[in-house]
Amino acid sequence: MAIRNVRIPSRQLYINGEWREPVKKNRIPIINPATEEIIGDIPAATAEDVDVAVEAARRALARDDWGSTTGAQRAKYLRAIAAKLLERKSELATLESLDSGKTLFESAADMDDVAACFEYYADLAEALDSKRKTPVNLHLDSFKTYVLREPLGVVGLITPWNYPLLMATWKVAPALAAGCAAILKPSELASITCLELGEICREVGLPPGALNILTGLGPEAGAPLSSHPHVDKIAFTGSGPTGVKIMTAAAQLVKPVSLELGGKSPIVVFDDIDNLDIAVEWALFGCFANTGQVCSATSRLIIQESIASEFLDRLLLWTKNIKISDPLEEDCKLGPVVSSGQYEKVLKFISNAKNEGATILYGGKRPEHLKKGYYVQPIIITDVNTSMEIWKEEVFGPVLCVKTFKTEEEAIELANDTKYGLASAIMSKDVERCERFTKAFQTGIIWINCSQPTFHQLPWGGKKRSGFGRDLGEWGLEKYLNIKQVTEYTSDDAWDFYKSPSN
Ligand SMILES: NC(=O)C1=CN([C@@H]2O[C@H](COP(=O)(O)OP(=O)(O)OC[C@H]3O[C@@H](n4cnc5c(N)ncnc54)[C@H](O)[C@@H]3O)[C@@H](O)[C@H]2O)C=CC1
Ligand SMILES: C[N+](C)(C)CCCC(=O)O
Ligand code: NA
Repeated sequence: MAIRNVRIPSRQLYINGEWREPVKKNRIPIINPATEEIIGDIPAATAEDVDVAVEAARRALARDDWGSTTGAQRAKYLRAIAAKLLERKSELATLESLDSGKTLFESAADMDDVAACFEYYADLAEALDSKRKTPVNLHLDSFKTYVLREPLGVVGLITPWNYPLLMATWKVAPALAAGCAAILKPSELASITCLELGEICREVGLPPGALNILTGLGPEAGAPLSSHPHVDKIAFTGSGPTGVKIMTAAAQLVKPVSLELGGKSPIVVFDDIDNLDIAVEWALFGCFANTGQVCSATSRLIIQESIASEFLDRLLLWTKNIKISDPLEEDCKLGPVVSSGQYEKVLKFISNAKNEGATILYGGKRPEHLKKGYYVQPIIITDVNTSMEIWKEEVFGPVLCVKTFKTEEEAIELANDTKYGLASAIMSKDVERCERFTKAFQTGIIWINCSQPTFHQLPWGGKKRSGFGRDLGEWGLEKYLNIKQVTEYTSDDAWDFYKSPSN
């Protein structure tokens, strides 16, 4: 349930375990996308604050209370954070909806996922203690060797607005589990819940500097983090162009990066499915959940010609039935997009598609009952060809484009006809066909007979222009570890490479 009249906390930057005013004292308004009203503000960090936060993080790593912790000790902090998050779940979910426009149902589900993700990495932090030092047997008498897994160092985590606290958690939880000191830079479009994570860390007594949270603009706060000489790694989720900037900045220092850059994912539907409505619902959910602002959204429907007409008829009925409203309203299934900029961007995609000759089968207008807010009806676009912008580019809005196919070969060619490589979905009851597609899809995530279900035990990330590196699962932890080999010479004999001068 939404908390009515929830108070929007007024916070500063979270640095070294304390709230700290930004050096330049600037603030950024918080806008509720459902009403277009300013509902508060967040601090705007700049390069000066980044310096202070990086210094605090480095000191945390050098101090025993963070730098010498065992995984089991860190697990206690992670579990305490999860417990506090759940205590404040309704409030945090309401804040997330007010800030980002996502439906309250989805925000509440996100908060459960956030807490579960902290719990999951608490378990992995504990398990890390037994894997911290792994002997490697060379079957040699003269050498003893082992491999150490150590925290990588100070890590910069730059995250987007579509799942504000969840995307931050996918990086913060494993970074802390690994024993890194982290600096989180959430999106300026939705930072409220990430700042509350700072308050929770303060309350549970997370050692100062282990996690620092710098809100602010990308070029002012994110860029100095990416190019900072004392930040050892950047993990990023967001747009392609920003990913390129981050990788370019990091490259100057040979700083490792992981990039999760969205996509234009296909959902391929075959005529052998048992139940049309079940497939229709997955197609809908795959593209319109979170108002289509999902990096893995299956926004290209590739449907077998023989069932296309009936499928589209039902898709239309289901789409018209979606409740569009203020995200805090009961049963809302589609809220506004996050910002005026995103709203304009979505509308431009639709008008470009029309100009290029595509057909708007349904939607794309402001719903009549909503006079204010960044609302747009979900859109279904047909008569699409593969050279159109709407086929090629990520919209990040509730926009589904449709193409038909006759043969399996055609379907796979259409599915892979994209520069992106994050996710793919196939709907078919033919097990062998599903296996063929699993192999042929050029993506990091495959959904069979569904689209979007995500479990934190499994690796999340893409290939091609969707980026590289993986969040979640054990892979999401590994990326915050330094692998150190240790080789010890255990023989008393001389090495005997050079001739000894005493002989
Ligand atoms: N793949 C995904 O998960 C996401 C994709 N997008 C796409 O990106 C488009 C633009 O949205 P934005 O919010 O502008 O995304 P963005 O990629 O610019 O923002 C993501 C994060 O990067 C930061 N950032 C921006 N410029 C930076 C820089 N030069 N150096 C370091 N950090 C920087 C932002 O402040 C934010 O925290 C959207 O319309 C959407 O199509 C947006 C958010 C998430
Ligand atoms: C899978 N889901 C929808 C819970 C999260 C997707 C994360 C993203 O958009 O990057
Ligand atoms: Na906002």
